[in-house]
Amino acid sequence: MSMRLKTEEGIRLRGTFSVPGDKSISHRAVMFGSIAEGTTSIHGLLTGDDCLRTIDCFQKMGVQIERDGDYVEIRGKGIDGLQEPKEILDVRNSGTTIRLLLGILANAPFHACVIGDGSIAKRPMDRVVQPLLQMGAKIDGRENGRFTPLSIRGGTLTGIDYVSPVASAQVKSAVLLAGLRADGVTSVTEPQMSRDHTERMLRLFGCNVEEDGLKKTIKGNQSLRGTTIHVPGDVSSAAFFLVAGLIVPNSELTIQNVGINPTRTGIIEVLKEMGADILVEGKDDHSIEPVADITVKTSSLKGIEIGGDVIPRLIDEIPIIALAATQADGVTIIKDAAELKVKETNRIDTVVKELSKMGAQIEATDDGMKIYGPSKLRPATVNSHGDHRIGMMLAIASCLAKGETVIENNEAIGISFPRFFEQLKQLKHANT
Ligand SMILES: O=C(O)C1=C[C@@H](OP(=O)(O)O)[C@@H](O)[C@H](O)C1
Ligand SMILES: C=C(OP(=O)(O)O)C(=O)O
Repeated sequence: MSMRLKTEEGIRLRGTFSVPGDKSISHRAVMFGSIAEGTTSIHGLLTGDDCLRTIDCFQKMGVQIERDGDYVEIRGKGIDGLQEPKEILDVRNSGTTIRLLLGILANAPFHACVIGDGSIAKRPMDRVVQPLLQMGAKIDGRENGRFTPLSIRGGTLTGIDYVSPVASAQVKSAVLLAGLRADGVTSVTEPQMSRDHTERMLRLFGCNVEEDGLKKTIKGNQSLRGTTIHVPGDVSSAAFFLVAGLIVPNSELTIQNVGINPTRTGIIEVLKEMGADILVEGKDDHSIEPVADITVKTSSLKGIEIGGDVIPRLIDEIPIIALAATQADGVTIIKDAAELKVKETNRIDTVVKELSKMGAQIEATDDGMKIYGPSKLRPATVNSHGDHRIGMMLAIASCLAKGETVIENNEAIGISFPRFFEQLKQLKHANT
């Protein structure tokens, strides 16, 4: 499918609104509720395709999950209550689903086959499979378990002290989840801090997770108790509108109820450094995840260097940061971001290729990209390549390109933001 987006001279973006629930938190809420004992109620779940795949996988293992819009109720019976799936578990496009699921399946004493779509088939699974094998899980798959399809038989595991070569919340979470029922203690140390939703949420479900800097430790033989979760708005989805409000002339946008967990707010720090007018108004609530209303106004941005420890804290926002950089004065260098090559697409290549079609001055480097701004963008026929974040970034880029931009494969956006185009349309106002 393709989407035609028309941009007239002088449009501006105005409005106060909220974005759908956080994808990382939604996945974990469904997974942890499914292996907990008792009822878990989830308010504000993201109903994008990735999270629906997580629900589907646990339903195929006999877990009773009822959904009414973004409200979900799960009747968990503990990890022992999971049943051997009769069908293949298909995660489609969702890296978080497959990697965390493997950590849970490693504890389940039955056999399961896991597959995904063509994008998942190219993404490395060995980063999770290797530590799980070390713990005693039996996993096999294409190229010795490096890629899907994977087959796993869980069972009795032994805790390990794992030092991960990558800062990845998916790796950290898979190992900690396997450690939940392993004999002894399991630790994961990562080179930089990645998002910590698993650690926070395991505590909410009654588990003990210890932290010593970058080392996270969990004792084995713990069980989870069902709970109630309110999912905050996804800062990774909000990011598209934060940048839109900054780069489209005469705009002002307020996004309410956005999750501002410090392991996710690298985007806000970087945009501020670029000169953005951003107001973050934190809310005094007592949830495990902090929340704020964020207001942006059109700003003059300048090019900066982005690299090091901040990268894992804004990894999914790099495509939209690259767009912001095309409008900034001077050069922006994004480095230390080779992880972008193993996302839904190679996001270094897809960002450079698609933004170049619209007239951006941008080049790929080994571990990121270099963007020369500011440049005037023109309408073009561009392609999401099946990557939701590339599709949304291009839709925001079209707001600067007078005329008609066509986004091919636009349906991918439903993976994390089902009503994205309606939302964007509501914010567009003609200049009067
Ligand atoms: O744990 C998670 O929910 C996620 C972790 C990140 O991936 P990595 O763990 O591969 O860095 C991120 O890119 C992904 O969108 C969601
Ligand atoms: C990388 C992403 O997700 P996942 O790894 O779950 O496919 C993303 O949402 O940008």
